[in-house]
Amino acid sequence: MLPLLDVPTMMVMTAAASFAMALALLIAPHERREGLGLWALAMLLNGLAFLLFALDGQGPRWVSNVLANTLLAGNFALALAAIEQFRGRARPWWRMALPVLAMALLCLRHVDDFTARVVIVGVVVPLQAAMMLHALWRPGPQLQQPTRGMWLLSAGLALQFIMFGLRGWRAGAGQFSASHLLQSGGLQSISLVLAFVVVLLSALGFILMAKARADAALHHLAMHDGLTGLANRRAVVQALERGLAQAARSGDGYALLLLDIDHFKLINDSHGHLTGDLVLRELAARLRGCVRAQDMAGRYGGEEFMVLLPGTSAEGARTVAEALRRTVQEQPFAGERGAIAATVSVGLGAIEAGGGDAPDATALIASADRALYAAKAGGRNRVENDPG
Ligand SMILES: Nc1nc2c(ncn2[C@@H]2O[C@H](COP(=O)(O)OP(=O)(O)OP(=O)(O)O)[C@@H](O)[C@H]2O)c(=O)[nH]1
Repeated sequence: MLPLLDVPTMMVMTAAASFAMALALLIAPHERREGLGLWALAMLLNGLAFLLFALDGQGPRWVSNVLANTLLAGNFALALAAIEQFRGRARPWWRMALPVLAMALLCLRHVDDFTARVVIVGVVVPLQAAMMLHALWRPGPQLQQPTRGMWLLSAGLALQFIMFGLRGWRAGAGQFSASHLLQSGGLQSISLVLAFVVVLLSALGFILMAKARADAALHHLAMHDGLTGLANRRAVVQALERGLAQAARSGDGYALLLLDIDHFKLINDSHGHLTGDLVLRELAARLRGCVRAQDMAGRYGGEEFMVLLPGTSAEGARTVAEALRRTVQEQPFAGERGAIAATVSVGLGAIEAGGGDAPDATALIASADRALYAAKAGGRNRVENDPG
């Protein structure tokens, strides 16, 4: 037999772990805190529930027999609400409240029958664990790529399902070893060790989920331009480096466009900076719409954009560049005080398929930049190659 602590001590330890986790959830410094507050509240209820369980026999019966079990169910209802909030969904309160109400009424009805209460808890709590697992993994817009946090939380919920379910099943079959709440030994002691583990696994899993989301949001911020939503200079140059390394391995061609709005300063000066921003945003949307899925458009600088065209020859890139140039020339931008005519100049840099060692990113950008300079010098609103 494992040298387990007595049941009241383990209950107090589970309560202490719940309070510690509530604190950890409250102070976890994440950018995106959806669900963390609700989960902290859930841990608080769980801690209170286990403290009341540990006080069994020392106060009125309804405190440890009814109130504590209701707090336990309330904890899982709040945890479900936290998962729904994390997933960005509305919380169907009645579905969360129903198990809590059922727990309160059924425990009240069986206030003197320990075995009946173990069966009730063994039905309601696994049901709540299943609802949480469903809410966590159900397909939907905010379903993350599975993260370690999601697996950890799922492990905690699965353990909760099995442990409470097993207790209820054994009690229903008349095979539960304990005859009152604080009796140590057998399944009663083992389930308290597992309850302690469930608290830690679930709360840490949820904290890790929130951290993964905050990390992803920060990564997105670090790699995207705030005004246009396109990849920023760092991201587009990194993608270019990866693309050139891939082209060197496969022997495919690779092309790069540098696209600059002509006389953009004039647009800013005559229509205002905010309208200039509108033009940049609209041009970004057009670039996104014009390129293939494997291509990438990014904002390289103020009014300068970069388009990466993997597997594309100089001739193919010129066709894309001409199409982009034409859409700008032919469709004026919508300003607040009427249409704004604009044009773009495009510099083209390319490596041909099977061209041996590919130039590095800096060299290809320099080549496209010389081409852009030539386009500007040649009168703007045109596409040019590197004059060499
Ligand atoms: N509205 C707005 N303007 C910007 C932004 N970033 C840079 N600019 C402006 O872009 C203009 C760039 O001006 P220039 O470098 O002289 O280039 P240009 O007027 O387009 O002239 P050419 O490129 O030679 O045709 C400047 O007025 C910048 O203030 C931005 O985020 N928003």
